[in-house]
Amino acid sequence: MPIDVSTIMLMFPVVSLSMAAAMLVVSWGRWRDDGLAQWGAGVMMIAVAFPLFIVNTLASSGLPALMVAGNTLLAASYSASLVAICRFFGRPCSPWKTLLPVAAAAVGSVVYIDRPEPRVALGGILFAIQGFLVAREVLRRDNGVLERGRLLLAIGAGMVSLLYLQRTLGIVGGWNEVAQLKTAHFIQVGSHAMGLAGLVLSTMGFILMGRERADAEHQQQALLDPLTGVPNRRALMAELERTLAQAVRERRPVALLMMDIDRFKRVNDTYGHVAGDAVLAAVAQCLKGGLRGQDFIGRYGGEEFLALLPGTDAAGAGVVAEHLRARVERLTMPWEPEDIRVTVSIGAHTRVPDEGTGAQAMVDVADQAMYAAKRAGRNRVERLDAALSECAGATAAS
Ligand SMILES: Nc1nc2c(ncn2[C@@H]2O[C@H](COP(=O)(O)OP(=O)(O)OP(=O)(O)O)[C@@H](O)[C@H]2O)c(=O)[nH]1
Repeated sequence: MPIDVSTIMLMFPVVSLSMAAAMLVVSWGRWRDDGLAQWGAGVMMIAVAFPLFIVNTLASSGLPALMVAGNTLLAASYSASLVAICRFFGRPCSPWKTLLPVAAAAVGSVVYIDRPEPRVALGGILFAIQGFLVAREVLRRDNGVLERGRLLLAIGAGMVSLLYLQRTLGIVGGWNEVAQLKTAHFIQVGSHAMGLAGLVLSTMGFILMGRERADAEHQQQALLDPLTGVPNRRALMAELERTLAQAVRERRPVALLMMDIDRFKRVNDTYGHVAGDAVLAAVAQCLKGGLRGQDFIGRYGGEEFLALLPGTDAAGAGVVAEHLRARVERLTMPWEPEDIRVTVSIGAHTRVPDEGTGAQAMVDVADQAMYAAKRAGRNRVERLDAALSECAGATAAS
């Protein structure tokens, strides 16, 4: 089947314009600084560059000025892709990696305007380096995870890089003469098809990266309490299951602190629900700020917070609980007409868990200890440790 190179090249603006339009539709009304605009701009530059190459291919003696413009646009499009990835990951992007290749493509094309071999070889090596930089940037791991979108983008950029590398090596090695670039030689057809596939794959990869990140954010949000910003009960229970499993393996204790704001109804009734909400958020942050990095705290319900302290024995849990109680007691919430102050009652429960220890059962014991603290006068800590909790209903004051 005879294949016309110009026709294949025509596919670039067609595909690029379609993808740029698709990106516009995807991002319409959700203008975020996630690099989509920069990636779309890069795709649009490819859509403009290729018609210039086509006209140059069709002109019998060639139109070098179009090659200068086309090469510069192509280099700018890969720089835009690099900027898009840096934006996406919130990383700084060195101007050396973005502006230098564009300047080199423009200057090199002008300098070699009448010498197609060095011009094509220089362009090829520049674009190969740019494709490599894009692939390298997207593969840089921040979290040790290589999501599918990143992989797809890296494969696409890698294909583009290899395509241009073979073009330069072909000219240097003499198997890919410039005259052949306009013919339907299988190397040309294959390399254009590879370039097109690389463009489609990398753009799909970029869109998929955004989708994967949005999914991860939604999952994260589903585990956070929107009012206080700390994990919700679902996240707490999942974390407790994990903590217990690890503690069973390591034969280490786990302590739970159930903390309930005292007379919170009075806060709502006196200052209003908006003030009540603000107090909840302030207490959550105050409690969180009083814990170590390996501890975990979340909102268990209404005005109740639960802290998980892995590797903490009963005495240690008592110390942490007292520290938290005192922190909240010192907390002042500026409000009109007067500052709001609250206290918390804390129930602590510690045990070295075994296979049969249930997460909910442990929470229930901590809850019982907390109610004991309420009964004993509030703003205090009560401990109900494993040996005691096994004797039904027993409580022990800290
Ligand atoms: N503002 C606000 N109030 C809440 C929220 N969740 C629960 N509450 C209120 O918290 C109050 C809890 O009241 P109670 O269970 O009677 O307990 P309390 O007044 O704290 O008294 P003790 O626990 O016995 O010290 C109720 O008035 C709930 O409406 C919330 O998200 N925002």
